[in-house]
Amino acid sequence: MEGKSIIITGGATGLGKAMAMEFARLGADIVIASRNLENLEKAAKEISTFNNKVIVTQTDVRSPEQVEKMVRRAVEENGKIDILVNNAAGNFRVPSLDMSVNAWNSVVDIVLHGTWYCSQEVGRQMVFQKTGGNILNIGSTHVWSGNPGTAHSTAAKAGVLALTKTLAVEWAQENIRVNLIAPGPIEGTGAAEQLWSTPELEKAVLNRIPSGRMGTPKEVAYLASYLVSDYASYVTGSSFVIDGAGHLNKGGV
Ligand SMILES: CCCCC/C=C/C(=O)SCCNC(=O)CCNC(=O)[C@H](O)C(C)(C)COP(=O)(O)OP(=O)(O)OC[C@H]1O[C@@H](n2cnc3c(N)ncnc32)[C@H](O)[C@@H]1OP(=O)(O)O
Ligand SMILES: NC(=O)C1=CN([C@@H]2O[C@H](COP(=O)(O)OP(=O)(O)OC[C@H]3O[C@@H](n4cnc5c(N)ncnc54)[C@H](OP(=O)(O)O)[C@@H]3O)[C@@H](O)[C@H]2O)C=CC1
Repeated sequence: MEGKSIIITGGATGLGKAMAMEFARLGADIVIASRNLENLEKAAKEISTFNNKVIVTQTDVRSPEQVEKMVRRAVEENGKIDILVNNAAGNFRVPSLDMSVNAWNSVVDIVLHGTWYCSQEVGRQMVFQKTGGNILNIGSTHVWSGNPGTAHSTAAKAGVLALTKTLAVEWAQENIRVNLIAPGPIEGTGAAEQLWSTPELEKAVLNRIPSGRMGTPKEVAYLASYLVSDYASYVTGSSFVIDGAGHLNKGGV
């Protein structure tokens, strides 16, 4: 990945940071973008231990203006954008009958609209560069299994899956690949804090995973590294589940 310029939204924490660390280890220049500046600066220090360039840009992906600024900054600093990882997300458990309009909108705005704003802005830049490029979206196995209590996130992630396939077809002629990783439960992440914060919930989640454990952020980062690399040069429009067979565990007698 030497010489590659990569933007990772939500890159200061959890899976985003794990991907940023792995891409940096492989030689890439990294731009991480999210809202909390303190988290961004702390993460940048860790990511820059690989002697690569790390830029932070305080960005709310719900704002098309801020997304445009983020892309401009990445181009000013690195001269181009090769790879975008749409990882930023929000989620919390709330019964559908109790969910406020604002609660629904806040998650759909981050997950679906944010992914769209970033993809369109970066897609335009990649076409302008005439270099092609790579977009990797982070989805969720809940798109197939459903998940009571997170209707906003599950519906938004389904939209991201449909967007992945659509943009892959539309932009293939521009040599832009668009793929999606759908993780199951991954330990030590923001999802863990939001979705299985009690020992009871954690036990229930673990019980549904045939592999008998949750995934690690590094395991997701390794899959992401493959997908954004030239090893995957003929892979586009695809979704990759990484979940210890969790979403399949519905059979048995
Ligand atoms: C197999 C596993 C699959 C896992 C799938 C996906 C997992 C993930 O995406 S995990 C990502 C976890 N990380 C985060 O959520 C970090 C970012 N999250 C946030 O910033 C907040 O949680 C946010 C999503 C609510 C957005 O923050 P902000 O824009 O500041 O929103 P507000 O605090 O103003 O809230 C807006 C709206 O939502 C209501 N609300 C917030 N939290 C809850 C809650 N726990 N329960 C019910 N309602 C909630 C809040 O009350 C506001 O609504 P109104 O009160 O009607 O204004
Ligand atoms: N961990 C897991 O088990 C699973 C995770 N996923 C997906 O993986 C991705 C990472 O999740 P995870 O690492 O668990 O969670 P984190 O909470 O660690 O990561 C979410 C990141 O998104 C950023 N973010 C949230 N809202 C915005 C916004 N409006 N603008 C810009 N950035 C924003 C947050 O930073 P800040 O708040 O500073 O803006 C944070 O860094 C998400 O897409 C999630 O849906 C999917 C399935 C399972």
